[in-house]
Amino acid sequence: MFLERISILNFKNIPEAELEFSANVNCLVGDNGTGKTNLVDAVWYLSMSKSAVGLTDGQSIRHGEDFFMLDGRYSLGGGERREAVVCSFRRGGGKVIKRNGKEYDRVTEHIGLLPIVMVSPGDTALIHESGEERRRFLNSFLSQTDREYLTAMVKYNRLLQERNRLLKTGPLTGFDEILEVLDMQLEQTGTLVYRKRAEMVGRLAPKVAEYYAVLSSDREEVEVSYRSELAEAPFGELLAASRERDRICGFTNCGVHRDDMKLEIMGFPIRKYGSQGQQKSMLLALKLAQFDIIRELRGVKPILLLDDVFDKLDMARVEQLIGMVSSDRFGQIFITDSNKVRLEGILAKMTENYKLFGVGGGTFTEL
Ligand SMILES: Nc1ncnc2c1ncn2[C@@H]1O[C@H](COP(=O)(O)OP(=O)(O)OP(=O)(O)O)[C@@H](O)[C@H]1O
Repeated sequence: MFLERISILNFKNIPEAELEFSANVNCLVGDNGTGKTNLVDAVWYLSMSKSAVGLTDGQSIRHGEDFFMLDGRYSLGGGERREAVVCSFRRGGGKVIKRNGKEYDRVTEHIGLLPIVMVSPGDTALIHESGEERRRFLNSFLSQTDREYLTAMVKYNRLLQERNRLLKTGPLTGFDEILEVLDMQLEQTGTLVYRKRAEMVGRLAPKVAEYYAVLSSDREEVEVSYRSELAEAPFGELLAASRERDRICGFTNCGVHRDDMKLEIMGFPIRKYGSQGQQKSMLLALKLAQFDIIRELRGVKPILLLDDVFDKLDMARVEQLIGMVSSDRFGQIFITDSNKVRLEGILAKMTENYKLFGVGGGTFTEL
């Protein structure tokens, strides 16, 4: 599966662009702030129906305009099938996503159709920030591979909000009965979310270790594991035991909204003990492992976006990375870099089959 061409109108700093891509490697080179990330974000948006960098739809509209539009044409199954995806957002009018001219009833129905994996500088939050970032990673990952998970997660968040609202409002008629019903539903969906996340991390862990070993030329070992209170006791029991405390606090103190993924290097937290290059290698290993799993589960090679990944990596690690992503295991790749000399050096080692675009002020020129 690959993106043949894209048309963009008013997306962030890109006023208008029409680009045709290689099925293999596409490189974007330009100074800081010219629009390289914005272009890969547009590619991400077409798959995930939202920005990867945490901007709202309204913030993604080019300043001074009142709508943006992204139109992607994809080739699937070795050119046998084509998909046209159009995403648009108008201030006051909302978001519309169309697949082959037909609007989706719900935006979530689109997620998973065009698998995608992105490695970007913002991923350092996965290492440095709270468990929320790692849960967000797992949620986004699982929602591309498992519709049941996505539905359960949406339901869990709704139930949790309802429960917290009830706890905040305090005693009212029927309080215990309502709490009882909410807890039963929360237990069901939370247990499903827990089981699916634990399975996924179990599948991810050996692959991350393998990719990391290649990137570091077997110099270091890393470990990934899933942490959840639900591993210690059934969720129903945890909810019942925490009720009194929840009433006092006015919110829910246990559940999968508190779970985390532990990332370690040589047995120690990578957040504290990993160097910047080691942390970056961990992020790459995580994302490449994610790529492998999506490919295995979905039977297609996801699009791989490598946004500004070479900084902080030594040449040996860059070469290992390039060696891996230029193998047949990977499909269409987008690479951004502000350093043209470095990028050309990397491309020379990687492939002859690439397209190079120069980026300046939100415009793109094939070089
Ligand atoms: N809604 C918007 N309207 C207009 N411009 C925007 C909007 N959102 C972001 N920008 C501009 O886009 C530019 C950032 O582009 P982008 O993140 O793609 O840069 P980049 O080429 O990847 O840079 P770097 O090499 O630093 O990563 C900034 O100048 C920012 O002001």
